Amino acid sequence: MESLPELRWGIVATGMIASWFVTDLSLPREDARARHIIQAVGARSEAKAQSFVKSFVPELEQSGIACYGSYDAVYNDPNVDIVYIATPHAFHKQNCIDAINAGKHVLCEKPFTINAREAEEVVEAARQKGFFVMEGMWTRFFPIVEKLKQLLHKERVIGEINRMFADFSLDMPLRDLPSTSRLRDVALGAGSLLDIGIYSLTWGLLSLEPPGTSEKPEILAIQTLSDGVDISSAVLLQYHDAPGARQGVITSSVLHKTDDIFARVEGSKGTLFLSGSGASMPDRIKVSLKPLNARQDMGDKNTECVDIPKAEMSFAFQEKCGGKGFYYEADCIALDIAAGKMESSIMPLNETLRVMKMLDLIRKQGGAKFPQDLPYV
Ligand SMILES: NC(=O)C1=CN([C@@H]2O[C@H](COP(=O)(O)OP(=O)(O)OC[C@H]3O[C@@H](n4cnc5c(N)ncnc54)[C@H](OP(=O)(O)O)[C@@H]3O)[C@@H](O)[C@H]2O)C=CC1
Ligand SMILES: O=C1OC[C@@H](O)[C@H](O)[C@H]1O
Repeated sequence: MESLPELRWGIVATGMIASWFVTDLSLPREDARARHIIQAVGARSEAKAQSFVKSFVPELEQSGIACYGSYDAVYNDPNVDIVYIATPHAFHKQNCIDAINAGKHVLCEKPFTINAREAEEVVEAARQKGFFVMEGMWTRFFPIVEKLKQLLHKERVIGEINRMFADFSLDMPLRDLPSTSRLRDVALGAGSLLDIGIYSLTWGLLSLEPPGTSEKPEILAIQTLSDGVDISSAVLLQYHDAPGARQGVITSSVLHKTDDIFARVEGSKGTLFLSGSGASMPDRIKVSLKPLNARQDMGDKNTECVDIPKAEMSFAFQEKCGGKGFYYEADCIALDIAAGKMESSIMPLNETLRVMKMLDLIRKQGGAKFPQDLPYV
């Protein structure tokens, strides 16, 4: 029997997402494509690292898992292969560079950095030192994304794509959070766009850009700012050169929760709907086809609806093992590293840079600024 590739993870920071990540990686999975070991956890205090282990991976307490009171100790642990960075966005650049300089591969949470300039620094360090580095845009690794691309771009089930709408909004209780929260403090990267709008944008790119094309969207954006934080962002994407001159309407807000259906893609033959508990965790595709010869402008509702079976998107399995789906990206990374790759083909560094540049442009038009952007250009 072929043995699975193995990765020993060092976890940097013990906030919410780190808890989701280690929980997912520790789940028993019948069809796992890699073996993940949580080797070390680093927090700003050792007590915090220990309490994180106790709460989220208690089964590892007796296994010799290392609990450190600093992030540096994780980077320098010789038993760690890859560092998972789960600090607020503002620290991603330095955490990545420190981990790379200590000789580690890196998975860094989204957004990769605060702006494209910072992202370029990290990419340069990664390429110079020759380590695997990836932005944790985990949603792109859900099997449903492959299914989406197949339906839209290979089978062209809805015909020529004309428009798409995507929203990721969460009703965040900002007033109840301390001003030091990453969701409120601009110096930590607060704002809807980098936190959740990045997913809406991702769905726009995935559904409006057939793989292999090099059409680039024009971007028009507006943002609503409160104390410098973009509480809502709205972005128009226009692909002038694409057949059908595709358009995307990409939104995010911290004021309202998006409905179950977070995206819809409209084409000449019908509409495709994406849904899930949020745009980061898609779990359903539904296609509604226009019947031939129907007069929809006359209220003809006789459309054919196709629910894509969950089994075709590996969700049958996910339903069985539970978890949120971080193992999809983690398995891919383990396979890439075992194959000697320095980048993911699903979330390559050039795509991270392209997205970061788009986010910069959106903020330039919309007005959201971070101290890290200085000097403003
Ligand atoms: N992929 C996904 O679905 C999600 C991704 N994220 C991303 O993960 C990152 C972290 O988000 P989240 O876990 O929600 O954030 P939390 O605020 O819950 O946790 C952040 C952690 O970073 C560490 N930290 C270090 N310095 C600071 C500081 N000055 N202020 C606050 N925390 C600090 C702390 O850990 P310690 O004290 O242990 O050092 C803290 O627990 C963000 O970049 C976010 O975009 C977030 C949620 C979902
Ligand atoms: O990435 C994310 O997705 C889920 C949200 O709860 C979170 O704020 C965000 O960082």
